[in-house]
Amino acid sequence: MSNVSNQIRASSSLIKRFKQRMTNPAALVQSRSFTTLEGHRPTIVHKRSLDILHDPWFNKGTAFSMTERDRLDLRGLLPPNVMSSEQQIQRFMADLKRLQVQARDGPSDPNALAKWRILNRLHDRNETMYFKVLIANIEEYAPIVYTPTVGLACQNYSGLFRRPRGMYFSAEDRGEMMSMVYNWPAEQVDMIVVTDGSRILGLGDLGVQGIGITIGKLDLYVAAAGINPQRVLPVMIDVGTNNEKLLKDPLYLGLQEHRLDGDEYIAVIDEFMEAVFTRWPHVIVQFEDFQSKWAFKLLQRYRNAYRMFNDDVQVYGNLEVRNRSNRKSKRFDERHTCKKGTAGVAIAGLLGAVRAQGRPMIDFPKQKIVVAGAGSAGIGVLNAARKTMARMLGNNESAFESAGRQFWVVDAKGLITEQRENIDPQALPFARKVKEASHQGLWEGASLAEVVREVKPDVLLGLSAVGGLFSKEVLEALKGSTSTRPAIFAMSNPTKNAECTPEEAFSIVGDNIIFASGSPFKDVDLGNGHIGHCNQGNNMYLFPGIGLGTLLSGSRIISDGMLQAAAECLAAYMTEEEVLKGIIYPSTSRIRDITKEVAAAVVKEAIEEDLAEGYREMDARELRKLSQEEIEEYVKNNMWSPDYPTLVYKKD
Ligand SMILES: NC(=O)c1ccc[n+]([C@@H]2O[C@H](COP(=O)([O-])OP(=O)(O)OC[C@H]3O[C@@H](n4cnc5c(N)ncnc54)[C@H](O)[C@@H]3O)[C@@H](O)[C@H]2O)c1
Ligand SMILES: O=C(O)C[C@H](O)C(=O)O
Ligand SMILES: [Mg+2]
Repeated sequence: MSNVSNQIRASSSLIKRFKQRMTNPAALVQSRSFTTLEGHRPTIVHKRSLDILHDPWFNKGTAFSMTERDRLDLRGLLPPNVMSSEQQIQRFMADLKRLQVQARDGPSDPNALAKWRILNRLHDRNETMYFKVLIANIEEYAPIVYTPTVGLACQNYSGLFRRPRGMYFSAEDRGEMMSMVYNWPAEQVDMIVVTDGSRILGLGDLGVQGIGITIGKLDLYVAAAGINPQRVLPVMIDVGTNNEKLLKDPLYLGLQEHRLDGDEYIAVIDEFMEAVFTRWPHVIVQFEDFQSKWAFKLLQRYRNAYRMFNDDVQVYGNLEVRNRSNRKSKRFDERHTCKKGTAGVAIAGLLGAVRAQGRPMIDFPKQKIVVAGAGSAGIGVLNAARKTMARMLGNNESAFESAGRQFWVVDAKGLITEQRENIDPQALPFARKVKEASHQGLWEGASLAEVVREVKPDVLLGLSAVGGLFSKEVLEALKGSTSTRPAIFAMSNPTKNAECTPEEAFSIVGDNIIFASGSPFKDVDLGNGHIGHCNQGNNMYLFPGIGLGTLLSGSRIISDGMLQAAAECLAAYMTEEEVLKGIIYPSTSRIRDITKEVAAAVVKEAIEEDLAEGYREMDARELRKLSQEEIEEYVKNNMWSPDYPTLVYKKD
């Protein structure tokens, strides 16, 4: 991809075209004399890369041809599908006209997408101001730049796309990624969020349009964790899409071919990982919204070699929980009398629900839990919850065995039992024994309502991506719960995929429940001055702190212990008083504070595990000397704040 050779190639094709015209008089007549030729004369630019895309005089957006992209160091800075200018106009006009329709099927706020656009434009003009607005109004605007509106933005991305943000690596860039990565203008990148667009929130395969979620996640990295916005990089790996609608859409911005699979797919992801870690050896890569088919495999492939983690599988649910018998989080133990660790946002919430019943957390293994959804998130939660229970019961094989009996898993085909044909190996450990099930009046494929009616669970947890799955019938059945305070977790995103709304839950099951959802809902007025609290159980409470803590510790990898320390910190964050009121997660307005604490917990754990190699002037030895308070201070001092710096001009 040498610039010089590209320039030579480009000018030789121009000369060729000129010669053709001179030797072909017909072409000369057709070409409206020399004006067309004039049109072929190149415009000299003294800019390259993003500077061109940000210059309205020269920018052609998605219409830059592939050769031009190479010549001007633009490769990877635009979605891969090259558009004609007619297509660009068509896309713009379609978007303009779609505005009202989009608003109708969007989240509850009819102006959400309009707000997204206004904020997006500010983001493009002035990042400092953008983040100042976001941080000061995080409760109001997190639902716009992040879940749920970001889902709607992804669905409409082809229309909303204006100025590119982040990098695009496509299946057609194989063999080029190592050089493409140098097209990114920042010398240092701390945080990458990458997706292949295969499972965006609960919206399915959105192909290249999934880039929106990586931008939304990084907005929280900056706003909540104070990662410097100049050092974040959203990445889309476009390996095609299996979304038939997008494959046929002439205005789609991504590769219009079916997804790569097998070794070919892995080769693309491998090449991407090698490229980014070659240019930025200390970068942290968060994998986001990969379909479960690949999420687990890629995690296993990279986690011991690179600083990476998977937000949906690990942060939300599944952790290989280590034995913490001689290294317990003091704060966690002091507050909760629980001598064992926890894992993930879901587990923090599940333990909160036990506390909210006025019971000690050690009673967690007695909870009967019905989980709807056995995908990457559902299986992640099940594994983590089972291990947490097993450790509370003595951490031996029989404890693990009996913990397994506390779960009933229902997927698209109903209750999973050992009778299930072609059972997913990840779900197999949670399949109910047929005999046991029939004693309970249940069978393979029993419906969710039937399962809830027979099991009378303490907790009903949804990670199905099916909006309204907790129907009136299911919620009525939950009224028979044997718990003093049943808990409903409607965790699927975005809003319209929530398994039920808090209004439905409180009005059908009763005032005395615990309610949490993945996307934000308003609290419910129960009358008589009582509030039905709606908790937002979302991985946003952990991933920013995990990233910041990893960065500041300089840990080589992201260990289970570091993830677990983060989760413990979240579980310990809520006071007894809050929990008894039914508040099991902090409000978004406290996200910068909880993130700081989570990051400090991660740094501390990395030091204890001897993984910390230090960050800038704070080397490993210095880090080891820090007290708990000093670690917190160190984290706080390294969080970027949106203040204008004084600028001084200096020639290169
Ligand atoms: N709150 C959070 O922080 C958080 C974190 C991760 C994922 N999620 C959400 O979880 C949802 C699922 O994500 P995933 O990666 O596991 O998806 P997935 O596609 O891998 O899994 C979906 C599962 O739901 C099951 N299902 C489908 N229809 C069903 C039905 N009618 N009844 C019961 N089960 C049904 C499927 O069989 C599958 O097992 C998404 O909406 C995502 O946004 C939320
Ligand atoms: O993105 C979110 O809001 C949470 C989670 O990562 C999801 O995939 O739903
Ligand atoms: Mg996700």
